[in-house]
Amino acid sequence: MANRSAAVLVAGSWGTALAAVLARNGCRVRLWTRNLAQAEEINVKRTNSRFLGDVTLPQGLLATASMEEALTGAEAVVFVAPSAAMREVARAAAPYLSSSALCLHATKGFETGTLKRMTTVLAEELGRPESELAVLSGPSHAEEVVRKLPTTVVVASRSLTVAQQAQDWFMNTNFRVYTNDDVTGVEVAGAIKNIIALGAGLSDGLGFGDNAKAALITRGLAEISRLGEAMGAGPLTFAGLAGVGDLIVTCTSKHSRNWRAGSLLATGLALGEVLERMGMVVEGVRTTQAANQLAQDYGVPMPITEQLYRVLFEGKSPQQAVEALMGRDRTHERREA
Ligand SMILES: NC(=O)C1=CN([C@@H]2O[C@H](COP(=O)(O)OP(=O)(O)OC[C@H]3O[C@@H](n4cnc5c(N)ncnc54)[C@H](O)[C@@H]3O)[C@@H](O)[C@H]2O)C=CC1
Ligand SMILES: O=C(CO)COP(=O)(O)O
Repeated sequence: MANRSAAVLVAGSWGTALAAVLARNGCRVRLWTRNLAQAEEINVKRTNSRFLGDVTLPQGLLATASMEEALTGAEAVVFVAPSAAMREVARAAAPYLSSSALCLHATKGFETGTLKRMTTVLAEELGRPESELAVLSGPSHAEEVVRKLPTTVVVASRSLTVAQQAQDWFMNTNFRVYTNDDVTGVEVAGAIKNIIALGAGLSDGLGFGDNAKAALITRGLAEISRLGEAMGAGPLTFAGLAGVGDLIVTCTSKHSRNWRAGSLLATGLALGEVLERMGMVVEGVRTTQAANQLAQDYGVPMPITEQLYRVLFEGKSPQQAVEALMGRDRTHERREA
């Protein structure tokens, strides 16, 4: 992919880290941000300090606040806006996008209100079939990727050709990319693991111990798989990088925004204060609302999600939520509920 042109929208932690991967692969990368001062910092100081500290960004990566400049000549376009901004960013990008450009996203969440997956939102705004789009997901904190620490991810597309093209753009010896055709499974897993990570942070913050966290991860995976399969995903995806892989990293890593937000909630701070202190997107909060609704729509039991919803939005205490989970009726491990 050396000497080819790519655009990454937007310049948060993950967009910047993915832009760095592409630039290190020899691509000319335009990183779009709505913030002119941030673009100047990236171009002059080679840092994006608010999101990635003092890490020096590679040459070949240029930031711009002009969508037209970012997209002109781009042969691959990577959408990495927070889920709440995906439609707006895709709509702004659409007029400048070449019809032959490879389009993928790396966002983890659903659209608030419509509960749509991100490839559906992109397909609608870009006027392309979902089969021409791809999603990149898996256990991959930006803070480690930008430092070239070994990372594995998956790119999923209904078209193997599209998935392989995305694999070609990103793959290198620090960043290993697998292909997959289960877009729904990869998107559902990437979104819902953030809910479980919020719960894990809360559990750790309250000193509930390692047994509780292992239970959250394992029973969280059961919940993710149940919803995913009801939405049409293949069961094996949840045993892969986008499923159990991302669940482990987000529930255990000090880099996780969702885990950190959960641990701050455990100190008794209100949700609004926690989000203000984080200063970065904590997708699990909106996703808890979305998944709680999806669980009802699809008739799928999601007890951890439901209890977290009550803690976040109905003022239930975490202790009461744990009591509710532990006091549920006895059941078989592989039974639906
Ligand atoms: N940070 C990470 O390590 C990873 C993040 N992700 C996912 O990537 C997505 C983005 O997350 P981060 O980069 O971490 O977020 P971030 O909080 O680091 O950055 C978000 C960026 O989006 C910009 N933004 C927000 N609303 C916007 C709008 N309407 N128009 C234009 N720009 C807007 C903000 O100014 C900020 O620069 C999320 O869905 C997250 O779950 C996925 C894998 C790893
Ligand atoms: O998805 C991620 C890692 O794979 C990032 O998770 P956080 O948003 O919790 O940091």
